[in-house]
Amino acid sequence: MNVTIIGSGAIGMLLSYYFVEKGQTITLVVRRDEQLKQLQNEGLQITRYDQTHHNVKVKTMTFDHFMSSNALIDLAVIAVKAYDWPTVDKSLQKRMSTIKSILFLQNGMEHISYLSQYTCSEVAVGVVEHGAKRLNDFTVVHTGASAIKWGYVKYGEQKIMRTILEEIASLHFEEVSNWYEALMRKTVVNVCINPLTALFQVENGELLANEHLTTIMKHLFDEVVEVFELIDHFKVWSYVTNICERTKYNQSSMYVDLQQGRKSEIEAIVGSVQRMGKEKGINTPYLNMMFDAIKAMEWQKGVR
Ligand SMILES: NC(=O)C1=CN([C@@H]2O[C@H](COP(=O)(O)OP(=O)(O)OC[C@H]3O[C@@H](n4cnc5c(N)ncnc54)[C@H](OP(=O)(O)O)[C@@H]3O)[C@@H](O)[C@H]2O)C=CC1
Ligand SMILES: CC(C)(CO)C(=O)C(=O)O
Repeated sequence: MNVTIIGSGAIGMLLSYYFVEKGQTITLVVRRDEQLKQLQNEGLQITRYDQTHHNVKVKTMTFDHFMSSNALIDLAVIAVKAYDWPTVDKSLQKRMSTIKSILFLQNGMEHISYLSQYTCSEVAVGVVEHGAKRLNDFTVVHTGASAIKWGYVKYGEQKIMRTILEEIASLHFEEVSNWYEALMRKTVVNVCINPLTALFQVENGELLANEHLTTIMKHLFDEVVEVFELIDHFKVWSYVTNICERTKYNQSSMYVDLQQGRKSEIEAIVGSVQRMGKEKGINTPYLNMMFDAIKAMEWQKGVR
């Protein structure tokens, strides 16, 4: 099978390693020439959750090179940030006839509106519950081991994606029948964890260790479950705290983005819930405060 992973950050590198470990033929698509050279010279390096270090050779190419090739792809995994997706999407549409299946792994809800444009035979959405940290352009640390829940938005007869993902046992791909519900639940997790950890510059576990942070997290939780009209609050709260616990040593992707002076995914995560709340006439004061606090941090760091 021919798997292409677009986006060589924390999640792209994490996935690449575990796919290569299982003997899959993968191509990792990067944006920058420097990263391409680094990966080719150093190999892809990982510190796994069990603290062992590994170095594997991965086939890499730049996005421009990828766009000019017409090799057939069984599975394309999209591992770029939500805000980079519109740019990638515009180009990728031109390669649609060469892609059999496509899996989206973005946090937040913004990418949902793009899904119906995909004409390939299989389209799926996944939610990553692992924690991963990019140390540099060729090194990733698996900081929290959990699962990747995924579900078909549409599928053909072959179910190529299922066949491929079932093999990658170390990442615990778990197929779900209701991808939208999985995405909503994961968005609850990200609304509760990401902005608070970024604002207070703490690892995920601190949200449960510091009762004042837990209180703020609970207020965010109450607003988002009301907007999503989720009724099984106890179960969803357990899901949030369980991921927080499993990724307790992780710095959330939003914390890392702001630390490194990059744009955050606040619009895709909190912004999408605020918009939905507005449409339903639901007040979301804690979400509004978090949105502006993160935007203020971006502004301070020169991200405009
Ligand atoms: N890290 C984590 O623990 C988790 C992350 N997620 C989600 O997974 C998604 C990916 O996150 P993460 O890996 O952390 O993000 P990163 O910022 O580490 O990686 C994103 C990568 O995409 C690359 N990219 C952007 N545009 C292109 C392009 N046109 N062609 C090729 N590559 C491109 C970026 O390149 P460049 O380096 O040049 O900017 C970057 O390397 C996000 O939606 C995130 O919220 C979900 C759960 C956990
Ligand atoms: C699972 C979690 C909360 C891990 O930190 C995440 O999704 C993120 O950092 O974006």
